[in-house]
Amino acid sequence: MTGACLLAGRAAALIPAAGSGTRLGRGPKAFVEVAGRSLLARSVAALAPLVDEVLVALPEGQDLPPGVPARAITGGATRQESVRRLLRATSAEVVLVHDAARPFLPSRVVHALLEAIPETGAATAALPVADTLVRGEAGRWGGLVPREGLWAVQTPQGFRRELLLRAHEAAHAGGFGATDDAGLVAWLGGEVVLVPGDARLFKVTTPGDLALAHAVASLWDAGGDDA
Ligand SMILES: Nc1ccn([C@@H]2O[C@H](COP(=O)(O)OP(=O)(O)OP(=O)(O)O)[C@@H](O)[C@H]2O)c(=O)n1
Ligand SMILES: C[C@](O)(CO)[C@H](O)COP(=O)(O)O
Repeated sequence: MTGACLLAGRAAALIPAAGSGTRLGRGPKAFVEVAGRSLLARSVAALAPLVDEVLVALPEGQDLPPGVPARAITGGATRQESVRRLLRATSAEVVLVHDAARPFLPSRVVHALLEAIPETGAATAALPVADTLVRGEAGRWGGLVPREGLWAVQTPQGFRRELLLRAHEAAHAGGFGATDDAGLVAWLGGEVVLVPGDARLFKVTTPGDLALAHAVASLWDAGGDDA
């Protein structure tokens, strides 16, 4: 039995991992290791026990590393296209889309998403913004952006597959791009539930994030979700 038992139908985790990792500068990012395990292996391991299948989009010509319990397809030129291909490769009723680049995923967040999806068909992990926000203009302070009501969006994001696929196909046909999947559902007019995320769910994007990931891994690997 999986976490998907809260919902009718099968659940799949869809992991876009086909990026080139330009900002990190260490080659395809999903294969970069933190304390002996790749970002991809860590993300798959967090989701595999909670869903019925795991699908991963990889860069062209790459294979899954041994021992990663998932099915691989070739990703696209953008994250959005990689997710569209993943959606077309599964028939699961519920999908959880999660960046390979977010290796520390507490199971609490997955359970909260699976509970929230039935409300509107779409939910995402997110955290209220805690810093002061300002618009930059040519390297100068261009004006405050009131942070009240602003959330920083993370993954996983959970959907009824039919809804997300409809949003992706409409965006593809209309040439619309969004930086995440919930944004496509909102663009289609759907309601997206915000579920409390977790500070440890940060995305490994830059060398500084990778250093932070090494520090988190030493606690995470000793204590798991409770680290
Ligand atoms: N064509 C792409 C681009 C990105 N991704 C995935 O989407 C997630 C978030 O993307 P990001 O952090 O931007 O990764 P990269 O695109 O690899 O990073 P960069 O923009 O620095 O090259 C990552 O797990 C990445 O592998 C993907 O599947 N297909
Ligand atoms: C999907 C995402 O991680 C949500 O915050 C983010 O939008 C991905 O952005 P990227 O520029 O593709 O890393």
